[in-house]
Amino acid sequence: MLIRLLRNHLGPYRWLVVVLLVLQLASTIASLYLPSLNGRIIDEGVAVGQTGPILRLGAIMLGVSLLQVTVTIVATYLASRTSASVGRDVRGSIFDRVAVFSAQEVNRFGAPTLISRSTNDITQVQMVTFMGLTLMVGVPIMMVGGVIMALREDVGLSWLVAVAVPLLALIVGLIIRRMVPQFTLMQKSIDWVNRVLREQITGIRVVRAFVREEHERSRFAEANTQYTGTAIAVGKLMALVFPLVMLVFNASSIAVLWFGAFRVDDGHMEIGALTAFMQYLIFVLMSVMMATFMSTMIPRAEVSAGRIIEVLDTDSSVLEPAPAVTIPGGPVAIEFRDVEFTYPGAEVPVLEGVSFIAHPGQTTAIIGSTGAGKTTLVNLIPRLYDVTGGTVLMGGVDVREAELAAVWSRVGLVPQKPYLFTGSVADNLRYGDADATDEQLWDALRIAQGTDFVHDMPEGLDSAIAQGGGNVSGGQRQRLAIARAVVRRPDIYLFDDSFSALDLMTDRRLRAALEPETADATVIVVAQRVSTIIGADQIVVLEDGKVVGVGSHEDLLIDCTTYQEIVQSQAVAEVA
Ligand SMILES: Nc1ncnc2c1ncn2[C@@H]1O[C@H](COP(=O)(O)OP(=O)(O)OP(=O)(O)O)[C@@H](O)[C@H]1O
Repeated sequence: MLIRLLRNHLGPYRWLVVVLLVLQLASTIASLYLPSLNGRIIDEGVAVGQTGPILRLGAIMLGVSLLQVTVTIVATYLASRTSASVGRDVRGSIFDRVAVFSAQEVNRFGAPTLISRSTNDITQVQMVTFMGLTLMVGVPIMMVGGVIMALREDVGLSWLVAVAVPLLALIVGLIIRRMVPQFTLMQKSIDWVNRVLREQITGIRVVRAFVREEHERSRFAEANTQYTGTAIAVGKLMALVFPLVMLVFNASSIAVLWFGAFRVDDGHMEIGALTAFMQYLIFVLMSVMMATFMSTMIPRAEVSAGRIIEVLDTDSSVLEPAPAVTIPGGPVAIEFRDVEFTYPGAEVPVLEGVSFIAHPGQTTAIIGSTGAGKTTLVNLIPRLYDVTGGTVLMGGVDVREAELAAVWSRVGLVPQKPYLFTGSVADNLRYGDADATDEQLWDALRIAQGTDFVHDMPEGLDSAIAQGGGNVSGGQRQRLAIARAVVRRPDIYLFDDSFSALDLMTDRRLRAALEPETADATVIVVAQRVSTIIGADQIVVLEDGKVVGVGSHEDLLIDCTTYQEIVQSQAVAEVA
């Protein structure tokens, strides 16, 4: 998965990758050259009291060091640039993919995981990419080259390499093997802490109203304690790594000095070669350590890459048709023809055999008990979901055969839970029409009965709206969402229970103001209160996903039992 993800996303940077590999090679060769120069300075200069070789070899050493430092700086810069660019591109790909998802795919994944896949998982992949670009070539060359160079200095001490390298690999490997599950657990603990925290922040009012602070505090403490416990466990293992690695390094150096001293004494080895041998051994040990660390990051990045690819490989269930049929211009009817809809994974359909026509210039109201399928029905029109049976037609064209943008551009949807975006009031209203003038925005607000409260806001149209519309009331949010739909001047208005948070007077004024605006449009209104739809041209009564009556208020009062029951129950409630 990681390889596949990187192959797809490193493509545009392949020349940079080649340059980086060459730079890694140059830097490693330069590093490998330094200890042998150092050894020669000792043997040819210090040991025999000659300053000439010291100066000559010292100058070369200085040059090689400068080259190595420069190459490393450039390589690190390029590697971080490339890995950051890869991260940016993968994030962009996820965003583009999620943007075409229908409600079905968004619900299947869920928003929190889509966000963590776009942030945390990409960071894992980005880190591994950076390490690969800086160490992938250098570490193996350093390991093999270090061994060769050490043997070149002295074969007699080679058994020390054979002992020290596996010993270090074993120690670091064992510690890391215990660390990996802790890392996974830590990731889960972070998710847990985030989840509890998010629920508490968004549900703070419910928590207070139900005096559940103590319960929530203990829930958070539990998650927090697990996270802390895991972090401490990882910390303990980390604390072990450094001293143990240093122990192996130092023990190896002592062993080289001890056994090397005998060889120098016997005349089998020069003192400079001994110094160089020791440095090469340290190089090899460091490479082993880095390779082991890298190998722990790869499984984590592999898991993350799998989670990312799962999103990228998911196709939207709402597809763009080819070729597309054009929906006629101007006011258009919406027709449901024997529509059936079943949610993915559900056993029974939510809508079954739904047929009716909503004509332009008329208001069609949908009424039914909660869970009857009203919202589902409305969502099928702009293809938030596609029908699983039958057809939804817009102007006589099956919505699945028309271009998606063409369908969306004809619809002004006011969802049951209106969502506002961070920005100003005007920014939100211009979602309806990016080119709308301030006058058009005020006009839409007038119709939606929002003029007064927007006027009263400190900066009028430029007043800030918090994320999700958190700084306006439920009724104000609904009115802004209605104004947003009105700004668009669509041919089809879909009001999904959009007046529920308004008091009766505001509701009445809003409907009166809307009437002339929507005179030619097809208006579909989902409603809970019969009193608000009595004047509708046509009322569709839904019960358990089936249409049990279509007609005017008066007709339905005569021949639709379900409608009579709804009217009866609401009348009783009002009297009470
Ligand atoms: N995303 C979903 N996945 C599975 N089932 C769902 C989903 N959304 C809604 N349902 C189910 O479909 C049925 C109809 O839901 P829908 O929201 O359309 O009803 P509604 O008539 O609009 O209700 P209300 O008046 O309470 O808003 C319900 O039984 C609900 O549980």
